[in-house]
Amino acid sequence: MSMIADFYGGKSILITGATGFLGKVLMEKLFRTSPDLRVIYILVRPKAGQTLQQRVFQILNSKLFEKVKEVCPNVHEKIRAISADLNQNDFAISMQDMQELLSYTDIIFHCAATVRFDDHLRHAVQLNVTATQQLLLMASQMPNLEAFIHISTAFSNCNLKHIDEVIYPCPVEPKKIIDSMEWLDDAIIDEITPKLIGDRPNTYTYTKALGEMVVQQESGKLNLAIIRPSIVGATWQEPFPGWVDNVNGPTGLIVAAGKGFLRSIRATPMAVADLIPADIVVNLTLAVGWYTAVHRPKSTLIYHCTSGNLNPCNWGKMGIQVLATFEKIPLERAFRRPKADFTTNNVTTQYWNAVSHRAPAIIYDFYLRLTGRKPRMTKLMNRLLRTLSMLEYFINRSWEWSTYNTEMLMSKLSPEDQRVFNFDVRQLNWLEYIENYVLGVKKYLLKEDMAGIPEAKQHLKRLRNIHYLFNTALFLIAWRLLIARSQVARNVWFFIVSFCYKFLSYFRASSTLKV
Ligand SMILES: CCCCCCCCCCCCCCCCCCCCCCCCCCCCCC(=O)SCCNC(=O)CCNC(=O)[C@H](O)C(C)(C)COP(=O)(O)OP(=O)(O)OC[C@H]1O[C@@H](n2cnc3c(N)ncnc32)[C@H](O)[C@@H]1OP(=O)(O)O
Ligand SMILES: NC(=O)C1=CN([C@@H]2O[C@H](COP(=O)(O)OP(=O)(O)OC[C@H]3O[C@@H](n4cnc5c(N)ncnc54)[C@H](OP(=O)(O)O)[C@@H]3O)[C@@H](O)[C@H]2O)C=CC1
Repeated sequence: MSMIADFYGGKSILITGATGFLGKVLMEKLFRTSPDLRVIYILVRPKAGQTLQQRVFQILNSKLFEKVKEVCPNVHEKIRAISADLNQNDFAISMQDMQELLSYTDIIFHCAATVRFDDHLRHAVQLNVTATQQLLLMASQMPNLEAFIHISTAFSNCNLKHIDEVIYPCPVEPKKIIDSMEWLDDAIIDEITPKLIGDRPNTYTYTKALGEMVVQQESGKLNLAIIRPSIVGATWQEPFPGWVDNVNGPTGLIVAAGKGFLRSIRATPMAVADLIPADIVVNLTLAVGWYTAVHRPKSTLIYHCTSGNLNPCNWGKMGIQVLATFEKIPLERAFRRPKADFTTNNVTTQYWNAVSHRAPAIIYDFYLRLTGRKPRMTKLMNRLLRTLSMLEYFINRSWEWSTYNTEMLMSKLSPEDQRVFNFDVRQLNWLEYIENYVLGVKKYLLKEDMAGIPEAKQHLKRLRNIHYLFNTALFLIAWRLLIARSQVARNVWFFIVSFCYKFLSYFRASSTLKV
């Protein structure tokens, strides 16, 4: 019997960010392992023309929830979507809904955040700091609350090289930042943003660090814990391998490489790729929820959910495995054949960006124009290059995260819980995981049919032939231009031609003699 699964039975659980990548995997696991839970409240906003109900319907009818429907057939009744916008005062939750949440919630998992690296500081503070503060205030009014679990990021202190499971203070108090965002105008915020974020690379990591400070400030009153995952990737095992449904982090680059857009990347092959599968993060999160509620640690514990110190793998090895998988299982309608190299300095990066990214895009757009279609490749390529420049910080450095609390928690679990809520990253085989990740990208994100693989391979062969043809034509044109302009080139050309002629004559003469 799993103690953790048992613990969530009969509970009312509030999840923010349940429509996001991690939130969905969290909900799925909760329903699958504790189908007797009372209710999961999710704070959802209407989005992209969809109502709340349509959004929930879409999630529950997705492939991710197929197993859940077998073990929990009344899952529709156990999920209660509450209209909420975390950017608004009191989250714009109706009085009645608020009353219900305050009266019944037993556990909170706070996953909602803006994960965009380039978000305006005002918006990032609103969601990652102010909303966390407001949720904590709500939590303090919940009489039954047993635990509040805050999802942060291992990169909230990426300005340090070695990071312990502690909260590092930021120079400016979160409350002061929250206040100033209310009266400063956008232009001034833009001006002070680089000074505020200091040696962090973006507003995301900075505001996640402020969010942690806000949580710490409430630690006296509530039973809190913080989880810091590193780069969350597709699922490893549960509910099935390779599930992923957005392009954040490495996933977008896998797509770009498979489609042949991404041909070179400025990355350090030996740098540790601290990837962590989404199901490991979710298993740890649920174990932490149980431990925090049942064992009530005296202080707010922070748990690093990282792979680097227990089972390290580097970007070089991962990149090779991504490309090897695309050899066997290519994506459909690729722009070019998947092939990508690392660059290590500015000059080579600029050179390969021009040759491998910009030039093919310009040529393809020219072809689209000639055939009466709208050019789009240059725009797409510029966006990819912008994305690469934002991710570069994370693929050219290594960090060390201590995992003392995470290992301590692992030792506290029963053998059954260690199996059902497995977060032991040492058991993960990276090559197998990456292969499933790439397959998952093809199947679940791009929704490509495996029956299309032979056609995709044919397409890559055609691209290879076009590539050879193009290179030969380019060489001949360049050579023709050269011999038209240079005496030396002409002499070399005559020498080669006469040499070939003599060789052929000799060969013909000797074969005639033999006869
Ligand atoms: C298994 C891993 C191996 C990876 C191998 C991949 C390539 C294989 C090639 C092999 C050879 C080379 C070896 C390479 C090996 C190194 C590869 C390294 C990749 C790993 C990089 C990961 C680093 C992540 C670090 C995360 C640290 C913090 C983690 C967190 O806590 S939070 C989660 C992370 N958050 C994000 O990832 C959000 C980042 N995104 C943004 O901030 C924004 O989207 C933006 C990048 C600023 C762009 O904003 P825009 O306004 O311009 O537009 P929009 O958001 O609407 O998107 C525009 C188009 O860009 C596409 N897109 C978005 N994100 C990505 C992405 N990560 N990669 C590629 N493309 C992306 C998006 O789809 C849009 O496309 P369109 O619709 O066609 O226009
Ligand atoms: N993905 C990763 O690599 C990592 C993620 N994390 C952390 O994990 C957590 C979850 O990340 P992930 O699932 O990847 O992120 P997603 O971007 O997939 O999900 C974000 C969630 O927050 C919700 N949200 C955003 N703004 C609002 C708002 N104004 N009101 C209500 N809800 C809102 C989104 O709702 P909607 O669907 O309506 O947009 C969505 O459900 C975050 O705290 C993130 O910092 C930490 C480390 C790595």
